[in-house]
Amino acid sequence: MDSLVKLSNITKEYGTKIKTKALDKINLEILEGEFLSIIGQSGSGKSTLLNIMGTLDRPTDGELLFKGSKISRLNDDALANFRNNNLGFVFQFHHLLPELSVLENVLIPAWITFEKKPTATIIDRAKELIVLVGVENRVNNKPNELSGGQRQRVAIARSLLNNPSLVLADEPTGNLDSDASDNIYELLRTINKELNTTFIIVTHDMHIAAKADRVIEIKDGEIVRDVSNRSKAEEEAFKEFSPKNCLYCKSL
Ligand SMILES: Nc1ncnc2c1ncn2[C@@H]1O[C@H](COP(=O)(O)OP(=O)(O)OP(=O)(O)O)[C@@H](O)[C@H]1O
Repeated sequence: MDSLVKLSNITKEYGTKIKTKALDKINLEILEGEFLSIIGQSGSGKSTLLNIMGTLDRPTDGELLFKGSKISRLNDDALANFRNNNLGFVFQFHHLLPELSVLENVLIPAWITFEKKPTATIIDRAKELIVLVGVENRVNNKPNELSGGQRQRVAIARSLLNNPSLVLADEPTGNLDSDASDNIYELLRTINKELNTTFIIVTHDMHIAAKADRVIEIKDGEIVRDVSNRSKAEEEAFKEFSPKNCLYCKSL
């Protein structure tokens, strides 16, 4: 598999007088088609890492590469353009617009990208995605007429509209009960396999995290574990991610 995202010595400090080092020289390579989860206790740097990989925030130091091209020094307009063409985002609180229907919410990235009425082709794509995520019987409903799981499905469909190669998800199941969480996980997995979309998921849910191909654990802004679940041998190592052995879980 080819390299999709590469971080070289990424450091992030917040503040001017009182500085907080949220990330400390992170080196990480993510391959096309990977399904990766990031775990770590509160304040460890997970969201900061996700935001930097999603170009929503800039590193203080280090280099971010996407498909081999340096992107951390692009200006704001070029970065916005890059995001619209390559990335999708899913958040814990789906951020659907309450006055818009399911279909209109899924079409939001088209308005942002083209700044004009979506074409028939794009509307067809939105409808296909709505079928893919399983809310086709709610296409004209408003978000407040949907369950939490259905809203998250709509947010996932929206994240896929521009056919991103990478979707970054911050606690995508954080607001859902365990059945709905499992269903959302299965949906993300299906998209990963069928569309070869790469997923990076920040989660506190060990049950979800442990099902990923690869689990990264962050502590105090550093990667303290990077376990891949691809080979048999690695599967054994992966079993370490039980609540009993997980570094992060021990602190719970
Ligand atoms: N805008 C900010 N200004 C100053 N410090 C910040 C800012 N955002 C995050 N931090 C600090 O950076 C560190 C990492 O925060 P981050 O939000 O990345 O952690 P997290 O692992 O995602 O936490 P949680 O699981 O609670 O969401 C924390 O010490 C946090 O207080």
